[in-house]
Amino acid sequence: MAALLLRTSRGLGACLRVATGCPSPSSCVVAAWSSARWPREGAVAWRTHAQVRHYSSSDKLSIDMDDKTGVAVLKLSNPPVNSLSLELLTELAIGLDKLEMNPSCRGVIMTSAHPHIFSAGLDVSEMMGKPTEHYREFWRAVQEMWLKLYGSSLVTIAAINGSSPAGGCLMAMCCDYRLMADNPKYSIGLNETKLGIVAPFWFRDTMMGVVGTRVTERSLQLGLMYSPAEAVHVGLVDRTVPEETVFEEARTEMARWLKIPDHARQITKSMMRKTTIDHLLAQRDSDISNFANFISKDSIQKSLTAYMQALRQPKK
Ligand SMILES: CCCCCCCC/C=C\C/C=C/C(=O)SCCNC(=O)CCNC(=O)[C@H](O)C(C)(C)COP(=O)(O)OP(=O)(O)OC[C@H]1O[C@@H](n2cnc3c(N)ncnc32)[C@H](O)[C@@H]1OP(=O)(O)O
Repeated sequence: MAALLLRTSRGLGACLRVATGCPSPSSCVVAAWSSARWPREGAVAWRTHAQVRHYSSSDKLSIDMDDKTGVAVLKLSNPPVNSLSLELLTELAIGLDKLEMNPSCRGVIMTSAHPHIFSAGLDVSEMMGKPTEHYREFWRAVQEMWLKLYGSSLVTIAAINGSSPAGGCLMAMCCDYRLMADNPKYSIGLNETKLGIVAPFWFRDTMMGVVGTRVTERSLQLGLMYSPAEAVHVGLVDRTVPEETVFEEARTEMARWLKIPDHARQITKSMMRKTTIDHLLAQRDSDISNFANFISKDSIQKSLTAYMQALRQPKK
């Protein structure tokens, strides 16, 4: 149990360093991932005789784990638009950590409990009119969620059943595979510049890993939002599927990924993502300070206020 507490309270990077005896975040990610599924003593706490177990105690997030298939379903449930508040981000990080620690869990399907919106991204109200300490705490929670999801050793599949701007797109991009409902009313992309803000380097790097440098440069500068078909065209989404089949298609896709031996896939995933993860781990505190300074500026606060006012106008 002590090991479990250590893991859950310090986050995956730290717990894996403990598990592998590796001193620094930068030198141990591959070793850590290859052994991440080994330590069983703490994970016993999550064993259950029931086939499906409900994990999350939050009403903003449901996580159901099927011990028989090894697949967990994580549903965002924060009406009206699944915006990522401090509370939801914290719940997400904790939930992902629990799944990582569960030896029967091999994959996670991430989706929305509400049709039409996957996630509206970061909750803008968390970034407006608050003290600097709040901005710091909020940004640490954003980082933590990203580290858990992008750094997950599990197979992660995004079943994108609605629009997914900014932080919503980031979460989808952290996954190993993206399916999106083929409804042309939905859109996905990193639109930060349209709010007058700047996607940080780790948002950029996540996108570059998915669509490459050129598409990222254009998408970020212009704050482009893509229709599902356009998103497939630029590689932001792997494929579109009829709206009513998104979830079942995600399950079928998951079965394909689970045919690959975990250890080989995990080490490969780690090799692909290690540099990007290490980059943030090395600069976590300065990234938080940059965010807090940037978002506190009067000009940025004015941009966000104007953006939220425009959003509240009746839609034509
Ligand atoms: C020098 C370098 C320094 C580095 C500094 C780094 C800074 C980086 C900072 C931040 C990165 C930011 C990431 C983000 O994720 S910002 C969030 C971006 N999100 C958006 O732009 C989405 C905006 N929303 C929409 O486009 C739409 O709402 C929709 C498509 C998601 C849904 O449309 P619809 O169903 O028509 O709903 P409404 O528009 O009517 O919205 C309902 C309700 O919800 C409110 N709302 C919507 N989105 C958000 C949000 N992201 N946060 C908070 N609230 C949101 C909306 O205002 C409505 O509210 P109501 O009128 O009071 O009902």
